[in-house]
Amino acid sequence: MTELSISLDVLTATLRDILVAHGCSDTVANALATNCASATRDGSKSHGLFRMAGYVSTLRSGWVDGRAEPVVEDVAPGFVRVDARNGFTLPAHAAARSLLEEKARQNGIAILAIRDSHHLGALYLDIEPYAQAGFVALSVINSMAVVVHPGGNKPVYGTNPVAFAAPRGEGAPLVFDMATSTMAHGDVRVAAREGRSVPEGVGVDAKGSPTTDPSAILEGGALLAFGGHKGTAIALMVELLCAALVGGQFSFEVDWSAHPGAQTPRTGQTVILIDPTRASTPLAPFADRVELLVQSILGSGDVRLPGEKRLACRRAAEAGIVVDAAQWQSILDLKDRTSA
Ligand SMILES: NC(=O)C1=CN([C@@H]2O[C@H](COP(=O)(O)OP(=O)(O)OC[C@H]3O[C@@H](n4cnc5c(N)ncnc54)[C@H](OP(=O)(O)O)[C@@H]3O)[C@@H](O)[C@H]2O)C=CC1
Ligand SMILES: O=C(O)C1=NCCCC1
Repeated sequence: MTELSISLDVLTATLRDILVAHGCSDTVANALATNCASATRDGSKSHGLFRMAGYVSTLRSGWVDGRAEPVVEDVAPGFVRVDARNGFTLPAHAAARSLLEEKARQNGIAILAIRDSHHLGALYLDIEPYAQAGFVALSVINSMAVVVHPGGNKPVYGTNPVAFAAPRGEGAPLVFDMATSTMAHGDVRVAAREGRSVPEGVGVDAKGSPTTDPSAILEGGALLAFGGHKGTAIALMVELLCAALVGGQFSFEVDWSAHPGAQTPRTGQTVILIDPTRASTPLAPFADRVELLVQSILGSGDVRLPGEKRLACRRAAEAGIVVDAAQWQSILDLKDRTSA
């Protein structure tokens, strides 16, 4: 395999150009390219460069509006709503970011509810900046129905990720980001593309029988939630927070059949921001308590914190982001692609 080393700036600018060539406004292209390039830098196989073809085919299918202008609504002291107007979630979120922070500072807590939006990226990148600014942040998104309820024979949930970030005082915030399915749909697709099987327990085939064949999961089968009924309950909660609460679609309501090539679920996102200085205990400031727990975890054995791998990739990428040359060429080819 031949590899290339590319800087984050070049990577972001190249992706931005491709997205603009396929109809995105500069603002939208910038938000998507930054997320995609940053996830690539941080080592994501399923939500970095791999997603560029999906962005392009979705834009070409007419399913999403790459030039949508989100409408930010200041609805209550602790509540911001955004109508993404069938555009991407990332620019809708960006448009509301400063108002959300202002409200969280004033009230101690604030909620952002984004509806009619499309998110194809890694979620932690949305909330990491909040923790860098001193907030505790939690975010959830629903997607398209690919996960079955235990005992069910038809997918109802999305892979519904949950991301959480907390400031640590010194150093990078503590961040985790996980699909509530046993495996992200993107990782199952990457496994299928590379001809690898997936671990037992990840999914079932079209007959509902357990399988390790990623194609059987993708073609008529389904993913399972992590941890059986417990992870399922979290996937259910994500549906309620992203659809019922914000006025978005449930994952099972996403119907892109009239738009062949569409890959971005049209759903919702919720972000909850907390100013931990308002909740400081008599024991110690929040950051000190986080540090105590972190040190206790790190001292408990041969363990690592969530986010450590991502940060190690990010450090390694300071010298350049290493990409597979063939994959990079396929990304460059997207600029001139004319089919969905
Ligand atoms: N837009 C969308 O609708 C969707 C997006 N996604 C995205 O897919 C991405 C991948 O999700 P997923 O595959 O579930 O993530 P992983 O299962 O790879 O990781 C989940 C979390 O657990 C941490 N972790 C992994 N291994 C360990 C370990 N041994 N010890 C401690 N912590 C560990 C990871 O940190 P680390 O990074 O350091 O490994 C990460 O924070 C996410 O970024 C998510 O946002 C997923 C579903 C839908
Ligand atoms: O990998 C996943 O799972 C998803 N990622 C982007 C949106 C659809 C689901």
